[in-house]
Amino acid sequence: MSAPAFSLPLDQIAYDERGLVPAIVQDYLDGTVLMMAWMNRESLQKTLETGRTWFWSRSRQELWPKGETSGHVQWLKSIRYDCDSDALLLSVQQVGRIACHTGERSCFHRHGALGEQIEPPPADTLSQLYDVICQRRDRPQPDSYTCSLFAAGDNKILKKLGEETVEVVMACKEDDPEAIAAEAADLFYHLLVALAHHKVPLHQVYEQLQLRRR
Ligand SMILES: N=c1c2ncn([C@@H]3O[C@H](COP(=O)(O)OP(=O)(O)OP(=O)(O)O)[C@@H](O)[C@H]3O)c2ncn1[C@@H]1O[C@H](COP(=O)(O)O)[C@@H](O)[C@H]1O
Repeated sequence: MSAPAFSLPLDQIAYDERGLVPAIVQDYLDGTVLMMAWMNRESLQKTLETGRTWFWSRSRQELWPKGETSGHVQWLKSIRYDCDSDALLLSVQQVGRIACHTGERSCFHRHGALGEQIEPPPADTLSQLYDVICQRRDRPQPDSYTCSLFAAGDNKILKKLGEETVEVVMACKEDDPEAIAAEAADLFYHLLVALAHHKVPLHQVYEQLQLRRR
């Protein structure tokens, strides 16, 4: 893969006294915060030149290309710096979709949440809902409507999907924005249940949409 051209004023970045700047890495499709690591001028330059992420290891005191041993390379989609130039935000395509050395998609996975929070890492609303729906599929619990759908099986799930589609159509025919939004939310939810039931990652749908972007 040839590296796309990226430019960044390397000398305008406010590196700290160690010559480092924190880099937050985000999935380019659903916004999941994958990891945070450190960059210096050289690793930033290599990232810009090669189009894949390079960081500075504070423990080994050396440059490291992400995915060197695991194969989970991060291809750079965009890079920006904040208002005072002392933090970087990288948007990447994560190969293999595992960013954390623990085997999780994100270093900020839910087991790392403070307190009792079980929310998945920040991502867009549909991705968060899809994540919860998959948890219900994999760990059934009483009083969950979602679990009752999975328990009832494909016919029930598809029947609901059809019904919700018709309800969106009817709300559109009535030209009622509030009803359209509410019915669309029901439709999104039931579509995500169908995707989860058929083990289709939402990310795969996002990839299809991305391929079609003009
Ligand atoms: N986003 C939704 C969501 N949207 C719609 N629905 C349910 O979808 C159903 C819509 O179908 P209908 O309007 O036909 O209502 P219904 O008559 O109760 O449905 P049926 O008995 O005919 O199946 C309602 O029961 C809604 O509560 C949802 N149920 C759950 N969620 C989310 O899913 C996650 C898991 O929730 P639990 O299912 O409670 O575990 C949570 O994040 C919830 O917020």
